[in-house]
Amino acid sequence: MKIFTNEQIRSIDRYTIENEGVTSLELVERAATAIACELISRWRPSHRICIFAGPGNNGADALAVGRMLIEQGYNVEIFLFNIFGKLSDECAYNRKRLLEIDNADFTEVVGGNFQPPDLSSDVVVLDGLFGSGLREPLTGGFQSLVSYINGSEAYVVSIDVPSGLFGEWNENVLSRNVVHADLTLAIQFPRLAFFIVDNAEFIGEWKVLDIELSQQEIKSSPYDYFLVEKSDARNMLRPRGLFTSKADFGNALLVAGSYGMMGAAVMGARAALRSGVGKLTVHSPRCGYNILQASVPEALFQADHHDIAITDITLKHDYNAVAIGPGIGTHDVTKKALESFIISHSSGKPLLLDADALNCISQRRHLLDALPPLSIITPHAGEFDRLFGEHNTAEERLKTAIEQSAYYQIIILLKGRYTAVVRPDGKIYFNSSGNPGLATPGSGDVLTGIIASFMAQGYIPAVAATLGAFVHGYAGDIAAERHGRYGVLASDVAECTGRAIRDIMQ
Ligand SMILES: NC(=O)C1=CN([C@@H]2O[C@H](COP(=O)(O)OP(=O)(O)OC[C@H]3O[C@@H](n4cnc5c(N)ncnc54)[C@H](O)[C@@H]3O)[C@@H](O)[C@H]2O)[C@@H](O)CC1
Ligand SMILES: [K+]
Repeated sequence: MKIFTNEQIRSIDRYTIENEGVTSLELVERAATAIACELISRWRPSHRICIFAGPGNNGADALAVGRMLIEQGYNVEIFLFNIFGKLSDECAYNRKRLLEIDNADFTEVVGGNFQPPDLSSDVVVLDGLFGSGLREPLTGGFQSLVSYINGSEAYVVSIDVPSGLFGEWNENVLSRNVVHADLTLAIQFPRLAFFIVDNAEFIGEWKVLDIELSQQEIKSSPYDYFLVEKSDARNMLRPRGLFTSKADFGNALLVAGSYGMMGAAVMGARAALRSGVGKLTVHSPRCGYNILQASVPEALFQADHHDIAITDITLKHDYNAVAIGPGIGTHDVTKKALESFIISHSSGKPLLLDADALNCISQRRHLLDALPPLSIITPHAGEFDRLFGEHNTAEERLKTAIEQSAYYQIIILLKGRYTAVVRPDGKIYFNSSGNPGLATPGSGDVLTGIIASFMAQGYIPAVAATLGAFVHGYAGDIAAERHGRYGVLASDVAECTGRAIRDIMQ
């Protein structure tokens, strides 16, 4: 699903109005109908619903929902905040229609002292104060109202975006300036802000409501941000022909493991094999020999000269993919080996670096310059900050990822609830699969194995990373169904990888 900016949404809106014979009022009506249906499916008419409408079209949506709910016999109180004496045409029209209803509980706040209604825990608040037209963080009376709503026990449903939050970047927004929604009903598209963890407390659960903006325009509009869903992953996966052999599915090298961390190599290797690599070699210290041969007999073992750490990374074959990092530790000898490997790596083939490989590099930042273009690094927030400096917010971190990805021409896969695959051209692909069960040791090693496997099979690095993240999350979802979110082991995720790919392709 494409994630558009406010400006792009406005232009798709305009296109729909100009080319599909719809008026702006009709779009408001469509949005309101979808929102009202959602509320009706969740709450009974006797439930107290309190609607706060602002002066723009977010407010117009809210007023129209109010009218629809009253017509369905709901117990609704509506407040319109017309502080500046200026309403959008759509808002003014919906105000008029509301006033035509006898006995509507409607208050227009025009300034001065506003006595807010009692918002106890059995009230549903519909927040239609501001949406995509917000120009600056909320202040004054609106800020007080937002604080009042946030301080109440009411269940809060926000229309489009929580009021006070900008759809994209929110560096100057404070927690007290933004409505804390329990549910956000986004009109037609989710927003970039939904995928940045700093905003999780504002957005709550979210759902997209379709108002049938022009599909043609949506399809042809360029985008910078994308939410990867099952159908996207399906489109990326290539079916396997009947007359194929293992030679068609690539040859991968996984450099992983050290004394006490051989599990990382085992999990990475299992995940790579379960996601279909044709041939896999694991390069590990000698202490890993028995462990790997016994637990992953399908993989070849290439012994390092050293007993407990990796000290020499040399490519004995022309591998289709080389992944380095799971469980390698940060011994000085390993750092040196990594450094000389990266500096002398001359094939130009992208590498995949994860976990301890990133920790090793963080003390030798010049190595980032030496990475072949389109190499993939897969840090979590801590590893990212060790590489690129401390960040106070996830938003800052994402912005740095965009800059650094472009600067080094590498793909940065930033792990999180919505893992972000940041590409050098500035595009970000957010992953939608997965669950908190994946927050378990070894989960990242499994992801590395999957991505390495896809790279070896000939998926271009950006696709291997994006598809790998989706398959990993989806395998985690299957594992959580079996074992529960508390009980998922990374090994379970690796085992479920093959089934995940099968289910995605069905
Ligand atoms: N996406 C779409 O195609 C559609 C969007 N609709 C709704 O329309 C909304 C956008 O409507 P608008 O563009 O009218 O914008 P808003 O309703 O978000 O608000 C615009 C108004 O707020 C004022 N304002 C902005 N920042 C302020 C601040 N910090 N303090 C006080 N006042 C401030 C502006 O002066 C303007 O009057 C969407 O969020 C959505 O709810 C729907 O009506 C239907 C179609
Ligand atoms: K809103």
